[in-house]
Amino acid sequence: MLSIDNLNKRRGSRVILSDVTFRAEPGRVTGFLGPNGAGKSSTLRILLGLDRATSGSALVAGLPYRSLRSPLRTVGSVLDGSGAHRSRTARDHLAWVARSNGIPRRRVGEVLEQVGLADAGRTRVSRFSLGMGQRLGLAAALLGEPGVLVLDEPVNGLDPEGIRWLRRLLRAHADAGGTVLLSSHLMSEVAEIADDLVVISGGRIAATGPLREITAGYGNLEEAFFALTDGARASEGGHR
Ligand SMILES: Nc1ncnc2c1ncn2[C@@H]1O[C@H](COP(=O)(O)OP(=O)(O)OP(=O)(O)O)[C@@H](O)[C@H]1O
Repeated sequence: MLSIDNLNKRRGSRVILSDVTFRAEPGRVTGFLGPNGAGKSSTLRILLGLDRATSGSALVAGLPYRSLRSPLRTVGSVLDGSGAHRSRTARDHLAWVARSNGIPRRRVGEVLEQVGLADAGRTRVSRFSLGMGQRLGLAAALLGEPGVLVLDEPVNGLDPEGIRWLRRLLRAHADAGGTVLLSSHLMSEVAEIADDLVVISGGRIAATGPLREITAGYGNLEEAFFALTDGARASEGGHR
């Protein structure tokens, strides 16, 4: 479970996040949808302890990330690619992550298999395609068998087969009782996979709820999205 409550973030005089509140529940895939610059990555970075909020709270399984005893066993995340050193092999990178988090080494082979990189374990990361890098990032996220997955724009660089594979993996994770939060600016991807939706625009939440409820009354998610985010922009312009 992920709980974000009244999160505010300022950089100097700029408001990046304003009273951001939402939940991502177990057993559900939650899509975090918003245009470029809306504040998705900023929210996820605070949630994962990589940045501090000006005020408010962001909790993973009831605790701030920095207070988690075994972070990688609680939440797996992929932000900005794999984070692996380019001169390392995929296997070395994962072994290093496993060792530094007290995760048994056997998990390395298991996650390489799970993400479809079993044959690329001894390849240097510098030779990986964008999609392979995404798969490696996901492998690291899965190492500690966490209940929660947080993924920033996970379909970037994946081909259609890769997207379908990821969708199935995330669905299986949620069906097994896991929590999945994935950010995207691609409505079609989110519509295909999310059970619940959090729409953000200009650092403010424009809508939260089951995908079906949010799109009710609109032809599709795209129409709902533009109606909701235009509304949020209009209110920033002083209409409220
Ligand atoms: N390190 C930083 N310093 C200054 N401003 C930043 C920094 N990181 C993000 N911002 C600003 O915060 C706002 C929100 O950016 P953020 O990256 O969270 O959006 P996003 O929804 O993830 O967008 P995208 O889909 O483009 O990744 C933007 O206006 C961005 O310019």
